Amino acid sequence: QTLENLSADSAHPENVLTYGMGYEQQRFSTLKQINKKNVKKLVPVWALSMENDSGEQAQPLVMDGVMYVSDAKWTVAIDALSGKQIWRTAVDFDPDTPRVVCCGVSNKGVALYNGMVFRGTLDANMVALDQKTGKEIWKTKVSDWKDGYSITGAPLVANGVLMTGVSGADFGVRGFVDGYDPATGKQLWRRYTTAAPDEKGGDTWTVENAYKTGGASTWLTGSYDPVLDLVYWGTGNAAPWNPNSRRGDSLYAASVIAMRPKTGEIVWHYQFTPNDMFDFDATSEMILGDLKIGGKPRNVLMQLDRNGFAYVLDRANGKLLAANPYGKVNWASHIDMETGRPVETGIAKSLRNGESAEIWPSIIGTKNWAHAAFNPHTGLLYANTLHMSSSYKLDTVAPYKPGMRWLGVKDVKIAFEPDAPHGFMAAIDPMTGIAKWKVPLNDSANWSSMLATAGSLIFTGRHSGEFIALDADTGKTIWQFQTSSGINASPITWSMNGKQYVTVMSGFGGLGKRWVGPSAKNIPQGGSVWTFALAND
Ligand SMILES: O=C(O)c1cc(C(=O)O)c2c(n1)C(=O)C(=O)c1cc(C(=O)O)[nH]c1-2
Ligand SMILES: [Ca+2]
Repeated sequence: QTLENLSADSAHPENVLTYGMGYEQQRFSTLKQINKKNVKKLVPVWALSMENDSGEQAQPLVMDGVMYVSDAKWTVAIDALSGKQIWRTAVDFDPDTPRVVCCGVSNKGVALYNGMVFRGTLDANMVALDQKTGKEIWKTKVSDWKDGYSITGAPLVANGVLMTGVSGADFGVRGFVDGYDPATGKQLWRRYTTAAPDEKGGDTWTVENAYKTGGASTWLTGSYDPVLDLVYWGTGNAAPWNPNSRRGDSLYAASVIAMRPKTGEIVWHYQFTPNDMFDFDATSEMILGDLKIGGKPRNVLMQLDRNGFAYVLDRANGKLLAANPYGKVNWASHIDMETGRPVETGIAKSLRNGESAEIWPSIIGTKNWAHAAFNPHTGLLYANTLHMSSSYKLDTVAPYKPGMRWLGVKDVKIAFEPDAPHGFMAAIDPMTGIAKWKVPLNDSANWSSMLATAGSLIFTGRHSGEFIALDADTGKTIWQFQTSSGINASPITWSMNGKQYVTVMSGFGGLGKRWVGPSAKNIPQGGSVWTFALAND
């Protein structure tokens, strides 16, 4: 398919060609054959095994009757109607690689363009496969996994350039976004996400050479505005977590950068957490939408940042339009709307002073990577949020060793408030952070992405394996189906021959697995793909 097809993805709900179900990453579909009234008749039409025990986090893509899915081990093409496997190509990655992945052996999906399937590998290579046969067309080394780099995110094709980010901020890598020629795999450019002394922002690293191991990984996929020709890519935590060995704002860690896909040039940036010492990766989805603000339509970028604030920015220039907490926050009292900077509380200061402090939200964030959805008709963001805190203390920073975890903090503890929910499913107003509805999750939080549809439905998954549909107006669960393992992935909806389908991957994995509690022992491993449709009368 072409660049035009990719740009028009959200206007053609029958296929799902991009990560996020459109370059805007709204995870919204105009399909409404499955709706609030008939969702009770949703039944599985097929399931396919992934032959993988390490967890499923991917968002499937669907093009003209063929579905493409991935995990750390495999790339698979499936006949979307019958569920029969068309081809399966093993990912050849060094078995020692899991040593340098912080949070699970995982992969979030593929990109499609011009007859090819593109994906990153755990050992930091980019691969192009033939869409028809699954045969490898090219393979390019992105970086050296032995230095702590890995790839778990899905690539992005924007304006003819194949872009990828990398993981590794907890291992002291120097983050970057790369641009490749999709036809050959030749590198076109590299944009480092920590600024060198001679670059703009270089003066925000006041310790010599700290930018070389400064983190700011780029482990989730950016969104793209083809009209402005800007890609919005979020960056991870600064490294090490302990800020004493780097000081300064540490640009462009914990930020969004707006870049030209042809060159990697940074046109504007906004830093959510200056001088991050909280592991507040800002990699999560940058959702593009139009909001009416003060009676005027504005083209905005919305993000539910890990640091607990919901942000709205003007996506042409990065101007801050709103920033409000969407969960419990104690490290900053508010965001100064003039400077765009958080105003830190005494609690953050005591942590900076070397004392142990209990920080809300936790190092996992008010929301981890599990993506939010945005319904342009309701103007609301739908998200699985977390309600947990963390405590730790700054420690002496050990000398940096490539490929080793490098944090410079000690006594890291994660806690839940007694008798309080572990998380919520919430419909959040992006301009205020206030939830229109909020469903407490008392047993364990959800770690899956949301999918919103014009049928007034929200789909998501639970770690205990249920795939569920909520009434988008109230948050009430109105349908559920127990899949074969825990769900930690991104659901999609698509249609063929006039019939709507919903697909999700099931397979217990990811970081969230650690907080499921005693019931985790009764959640079996094992990946599979599940597809649902309305039962025929
Ligand atoms: O800094 C990084 O490069 C990086 C990478 C990843 C990753 O690649 O999965 C995660 C994180 N950080 C992280 O902080 C985090 O909480 C996290 C959760 C998960 C997951 O798959 O559940 N990945 C990651
Ligand atoms: Ca991180």
